[in-house]
Amino acid sequence: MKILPAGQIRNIDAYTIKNEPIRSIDLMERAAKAFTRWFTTRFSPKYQVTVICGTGNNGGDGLAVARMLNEKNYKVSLYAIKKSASASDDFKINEKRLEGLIHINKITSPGEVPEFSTGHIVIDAIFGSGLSRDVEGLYADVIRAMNNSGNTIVSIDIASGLFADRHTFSDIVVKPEFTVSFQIPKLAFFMPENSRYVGDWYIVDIGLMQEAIEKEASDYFMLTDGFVKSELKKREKFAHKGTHGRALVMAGSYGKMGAAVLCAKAALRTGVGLLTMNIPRCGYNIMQSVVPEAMVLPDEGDHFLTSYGDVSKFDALGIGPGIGQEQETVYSLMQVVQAFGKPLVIDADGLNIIAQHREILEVLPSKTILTPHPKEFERLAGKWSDDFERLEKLVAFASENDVIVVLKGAHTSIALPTGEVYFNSSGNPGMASGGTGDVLTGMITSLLAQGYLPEYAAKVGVYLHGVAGDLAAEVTGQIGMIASDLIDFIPDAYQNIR
Ligand SMILES: NC(=O)C1=CN([C@@H]2O[C@H](COP(=O)(O)OP(=O)(O)OC[C@H]3O[C@@H](n4cnc5c(N)ncnc54)[C@H](OP(=O)(O)O)[C@@H]3O)[C@@H](O)[C@H]2O)[C@@H](O)CC1
Ligand SMILES: Nc1ncnc2c1ncn2[C@@H]1O[C@H](COP(=O)(O)OP(=O)(O)O)[C@@H](O)[C@H]1O
Ligand SMILES: [K+]
Repeated sequence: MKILPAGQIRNIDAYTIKNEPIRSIDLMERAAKAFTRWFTTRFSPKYQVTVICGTGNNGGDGLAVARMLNEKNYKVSLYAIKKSASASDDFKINEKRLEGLIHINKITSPGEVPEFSTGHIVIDAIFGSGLSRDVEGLYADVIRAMNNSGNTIVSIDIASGLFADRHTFSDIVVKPEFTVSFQIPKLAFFMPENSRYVGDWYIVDIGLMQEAIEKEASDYFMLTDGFVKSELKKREKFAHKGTHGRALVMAGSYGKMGAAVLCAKAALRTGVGLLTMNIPRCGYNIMQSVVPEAMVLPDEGDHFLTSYGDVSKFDALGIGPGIGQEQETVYSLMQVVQAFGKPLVIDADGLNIIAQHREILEVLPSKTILTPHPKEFERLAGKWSDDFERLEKLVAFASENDVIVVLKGAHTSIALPTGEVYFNSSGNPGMASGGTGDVLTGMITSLLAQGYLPEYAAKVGVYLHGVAGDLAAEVTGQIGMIASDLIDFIPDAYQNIR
């Protein structure tokens, strides 16, 4: 699914209005209906609803929603902030449609800012994607009062005061519990810095024309079920273990063999044909007894990796979880990436080693997959001042180094050397605990071994990992969930997507 800036969404609106054709007021009606449908399935008419409108089209949506909720027997109080005489045409039409139905309370001065009694659901329809400058004055007074009221807020399209496509410097922004957005996700939703200005967000379909969406170019996408499903490889009837790839994972050190074990189990559950674990000697008994399906290639070093063997017979290589940064390990990593010569997966200490020895970046095979969490990415690419700048750095790093960067987090973002970025939509905060990153490395390595091209191994791996986390959380809850639970749910994740 494409993520588009407000300007391009406006083009799609205009195209739909012209070519469907549909009058813009009817498109607004359709948007308001889609919002109302979402709202009525979540909140019953026992709730009192307060709708706060601006006078642009977002405000027009708010008026239409107020009318629809009134028809469905919700008790609705309605306010419009009217600082100037100007209002959009569709706002004015909706104003007329409300005559005799609900009174519109005008807010024209600070004294008219409502009190917001508790227990209301507040619908935020002040500004949408047309926000053009920081919020101040009367609008700021209303937004502060809304945020301080303690009521549940639902924003229409996007929280008022939040810029859809760039960093928002001001903190005068509505803090909704839910954002219900029209058809196309906004880039702002994927930025951790905006978490309190987005809440849980949902996309509702308002029937914008597909051909119009296709015409608009974008480098940003959201990974969805449909996309991943279409990329999953099927098992052939006459398949054998050799058909599904040979993977080598170099992982673990004394005190960090758990990382190697998690990575191994995840690679196997993701379907690799044959798995070999290259680990320091201290891990030999652990690996053989805990993961009997994996073959073990013990290193000469007792406590950490000191060398590497013949890598030519492997289809995929994953390196990094728990390896530490001893000098011999650094040297082995430098050598093995060149000896392997094909795209591989590098994680954790493998990335920290690269940050310390940047010359390795020069010799990485094209489309190697790097899987940093934000701290590891900072070591590689330097600091950023906000999340939009972080995204710029991500895109630049991937294209300058011809690598695929999987920047992990709540909406893991996968940057390709082409400049495209795919934001993940699966997963939950229960996954923020030690070891889940090792699981991801095992999964992506496994997919590479099974013949997925690096770009698809990254996308399918990240999405599947999040689905496994979501399924695990349904059973364990988010708080008690651990990385091993996630591994147990990889088979179900496959079943779920298929
Ligand atoms: N996309 C779709 O498919 C559909 C979109 N629809 C809806 O339309 C919404 C976009 O509507 P929109 O373009 O009229 O802009 P909107 O957000 O209402 O604000 C514009 C007004 O606010 C003003 N203003 C801006 N910033 C300000 C500030 N800081 N402080 C004070 N004023 C400020 C601005 O003034 P100006 O900048 O012109 O001075 C103008 O008057 C979209 O989010 C969705 O809800 C649906 O109805 C149909 C399908
Ligand atoms: N809030 C969150 N929502 C969804 N996924 C998350 C969240 N926090 C972390 N994750 C996922 O959990 C994994 C954590 O990886 P990482 O930080 O490397 O952990 P570790 O090093 O302990 O294995 C990543 O795949 C990340 O995307
Ligand atoms: K809004």
